Amino acid sequence: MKILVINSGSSSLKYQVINMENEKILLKGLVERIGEKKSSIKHENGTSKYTEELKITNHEEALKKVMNLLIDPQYGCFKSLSEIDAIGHRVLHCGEKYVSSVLIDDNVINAIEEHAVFGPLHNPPNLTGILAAQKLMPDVPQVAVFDTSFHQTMPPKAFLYGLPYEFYEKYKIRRYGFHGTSHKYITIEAAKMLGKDIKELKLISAHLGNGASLAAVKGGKVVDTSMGLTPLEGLVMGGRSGDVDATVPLFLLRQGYSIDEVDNILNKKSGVYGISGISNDMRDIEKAIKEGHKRAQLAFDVYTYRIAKYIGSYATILNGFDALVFTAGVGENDPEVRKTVCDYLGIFGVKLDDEKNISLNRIGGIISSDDSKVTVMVIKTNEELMIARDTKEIVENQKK
Ligand SMILES: Nc1ncnc2c1ncn2[C@@H]1O[C@H](COP(=O)(O)OP(=O)(O)O)[C@@H](O)[C@H]1O
Ligand SMILES: CC(=O)OP(=O)(O)O
Ligand SMILES: [Mg+2]
Repeated sequence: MKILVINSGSSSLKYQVINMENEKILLKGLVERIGEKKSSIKHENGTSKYTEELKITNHEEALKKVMNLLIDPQYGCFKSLSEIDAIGHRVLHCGEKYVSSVLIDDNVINAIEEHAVFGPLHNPPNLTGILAAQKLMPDVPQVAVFDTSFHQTMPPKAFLYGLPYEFYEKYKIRRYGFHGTSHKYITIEAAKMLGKDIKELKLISAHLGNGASLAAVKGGKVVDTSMGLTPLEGLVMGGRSGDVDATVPLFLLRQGYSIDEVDNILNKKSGVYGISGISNDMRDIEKAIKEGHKRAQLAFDVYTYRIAKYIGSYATILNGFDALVFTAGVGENDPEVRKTVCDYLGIFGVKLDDEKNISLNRIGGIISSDDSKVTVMVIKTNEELMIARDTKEIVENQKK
């Protein structure tokens, strides 16, 4: 079975084709800056690489371009699009309406639309990707894989807010958690790397990308995670504030900012970008720190301190932990962030091997010293593979 995985972000479209017989990637690519003046495509199929800068107005146009590449004699992996057996889409969430992966039909589409208010940066582009794929490949089964599913095991004491209970009953306002496919992949791979049964393992998974979240996982089940009703809660992120006193947006509204302005401030103009005033990208922040930029240093300090604070609280609710795993853009590529976070965690017996922290950067592996009580690891995440596995299962069950 050959599966096309689509991850539509607000301005990007990531895709992979995976051969599920051996879980090998046949091709992958990324369309960036969709809707801006100059978009770009980066594509590779194992033998040839293709890059192009051009203007791509919307996700449908992007997907059309991708479809052409999929059947290109040099860059593709198919003779015809009819060789695609199924499409798996990353979908942020549908609240409590869909809690596990599902074959996409009109009900699912309506639910994704309905829940856009709780996933303003993600649900609309997810939907655009689905509609574009349906239009271009109407006969191929399409599956939605939700960022929330892996967090469904959280108990009510972890997922309820301290708000009047009726808001949970009426609006399903609760904590959902995101990056679930990544945290799940990390859990499976960490157990493999440690040679341990997942059921025996207590771990903290740190997905530090542009969006960032932590998950506390006990025996393969999430007991808590840092994102909430939307991916705004928790850690300080590239452009998102993470936890703030709920009075802050109220205050800004009373100051005369519009609802959309406040939304934009919290979701895009805050976090590392907001504090530093220069960039949401950790590479730029660390470069600026070396040049003596004080607010870049401040952004780095707030970012890493918040991660350590959350890990401390998760260590408590897990009653100790065996492993800490760093993943995603920052987690996989940034020794400085890992070191600074781990330096806070001495109380739990975390001891980093500074040499391995650097030599295994990007590659992945165990980066703690042999006498560390907690095994610290870097693992490259693979959300696409998790999406493809679920898609395969749903489509196969459908045929039975
Ligand atoms: N070499 C690097 N060093 C430090 N940070 C990096 C590096 N490469 C990427 N990043 C960080 O990773 C982020 C992107 O992470 P990624 O997981 O791809 O996020 P997303 O899926 O949200 O686009 C960038 O914004 C940047 O902060
Ligand atoms: C849920 C979320 O924040 O996703 P991303 O990091 O891809 O923006
Ligand atoms: Mg991501």
